[in-house]
Amino acid sequence: MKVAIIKFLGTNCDGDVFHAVELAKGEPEYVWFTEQNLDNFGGAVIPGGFSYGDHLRAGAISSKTPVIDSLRKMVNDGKPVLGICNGAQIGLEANFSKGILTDNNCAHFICKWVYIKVENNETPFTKQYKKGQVLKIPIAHAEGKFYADEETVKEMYEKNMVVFKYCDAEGNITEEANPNGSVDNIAGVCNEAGNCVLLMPHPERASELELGSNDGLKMFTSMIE
Ligand SMILES: NC(=O)CC[C@H](N)C(=O)O
Repeated sequence: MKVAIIKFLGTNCDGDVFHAVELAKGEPEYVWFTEQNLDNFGGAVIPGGFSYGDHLRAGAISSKTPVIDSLRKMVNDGKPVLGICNGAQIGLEANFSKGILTDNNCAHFICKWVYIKVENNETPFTKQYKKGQVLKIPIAHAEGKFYADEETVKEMYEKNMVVFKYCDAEGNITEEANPNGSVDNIAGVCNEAGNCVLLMPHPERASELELGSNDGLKMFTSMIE
């Protein structure tokens, strides 16, 4: 499957995502933010980084570039679209799912290994995991706190739009395991149809044992499957 790796000015995880898609036996191809037609691709990944220097809000400027309309078409067509970290921020700024990502409670950048639990294994990115499976995966962000009001969060649970939650190594959802103050420990969400997943942790940085974990690789192999 041909996978578009979307690049904005300031994207910096594109090479790692390209490699992870190759490991998963997909056919990655870089696509710039100016592209207006993604019909030749089976899916897309929006990688992390600091697009446009995170000015205004992380992801805000990228969400107004030409490629977003073609990504929206892809999402509406039911093709798999994954937003990682800055990619998740861009996806939420473009309203591909509900809620927002804002400043971490600690008000600074955090880069560390965390654990997340698979809450929804019915998306194209999570179907090779078991529901409740705990993944070791790194985070690296300053604006990674997920927020939505109570009513929206309730609706998201009802529609199975909560995909990952921060937890401890045993899978307990605790306040200590929440690195950034996200509502309800939410680390990743999806759209109602489930084909667009947006998460703050970096699966591509956990795609080979040499990196410290390969728990993230299945997001890419699930996508290609
Ligand atoms: N690793 C990344 O994608 C960085 C995310 C984002 N620019 C932030 O710091 O919030």
